[in-house]
Amino acid sequence: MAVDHSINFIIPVVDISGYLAGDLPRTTAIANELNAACRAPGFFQVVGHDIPTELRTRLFDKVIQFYELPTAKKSALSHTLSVNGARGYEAVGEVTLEGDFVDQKEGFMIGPETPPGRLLHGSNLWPEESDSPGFRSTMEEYFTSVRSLSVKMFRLLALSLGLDEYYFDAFANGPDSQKLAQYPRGIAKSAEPSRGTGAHTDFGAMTLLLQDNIGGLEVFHRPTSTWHPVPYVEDAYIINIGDMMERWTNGRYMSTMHRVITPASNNDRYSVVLFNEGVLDQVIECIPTCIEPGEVPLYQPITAEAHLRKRYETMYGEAE
Ligand SMILES: O=C(O)CCC(=O)C(=O)O
Ligand SMILES: [Fe+2]
Repeated sequence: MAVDHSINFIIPVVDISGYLAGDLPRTTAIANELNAACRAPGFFQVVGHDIPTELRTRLFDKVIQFYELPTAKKSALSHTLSVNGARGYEAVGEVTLEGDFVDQKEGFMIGPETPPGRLLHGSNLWPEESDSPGFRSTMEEYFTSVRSLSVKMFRLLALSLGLDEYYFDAFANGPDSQKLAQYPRGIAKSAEPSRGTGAHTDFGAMTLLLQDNIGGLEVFHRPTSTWHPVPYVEDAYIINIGDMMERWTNGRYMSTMHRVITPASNNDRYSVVLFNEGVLDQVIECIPTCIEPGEVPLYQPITAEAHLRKRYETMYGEAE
């Protein structure tokens, strides 16, 4: 299943500035563009959002600085030391998403501060301020901003499905998690057969991702079984539909397989990813505008918690 550039595979770029400005005709057009993009390929890029360039630049600077810390400092923040096992640092080799391929990346997970006791709940692990000046404050500032963008994207998705604009609000305002990833560079020969992140679909409802311009993220085209690079678009968020939204929409919106190939580059690759995993008690079942009379729902109702538990166990190779 090599990368195939010959098929006319397009990841649409959608400008949402009209929605943010309250322009109703543009909002209808944007909702229609999103509806088409979410059906296939299940990925799109968003420009015209309201996250300032300065914040995104500072974010990447702080992420790069963090990964330059000595290994011992990063290992002291190992996710295995967090209350729920899902916050903090993941070294190369600790995550597997695709069969025998071990992910060739370092990760750092952040979430909301929540009382411990339930899946994914607990506190963050942070480096000492003297080791990573400004890291924590920048991550907290960015996390707040990107979560507010994600609420707006859920409102657009609701409109795109013919639902009330605020249909997903309670879910969208629930706990999300954020991953800072570093993909160590490889050489061309080793890049293709290795995986920065193994092929997978995302666990939550929607994912908002910032990548740099190194490349390596690829999306799977089901009809032809081919992989396609996600081009770098300046200032854009890459957004994709996750498994929960596929279930919610009875398969109308597609949770598409993707992966990251180790960058064959002189530079390491960085990405910052927000996963909307929402409220654990949310029951994910076919929404009313996604079923025709006589049609049978493709999926049984499931709680977000039951769905996520299965996926996280597989990823870390153990029960959390
Ligand atoms: O880092 C990337 O570009 C993609 C990572 C990804 O797909 C994930 O973490 O779910
Ligand atoms: Fe993903």
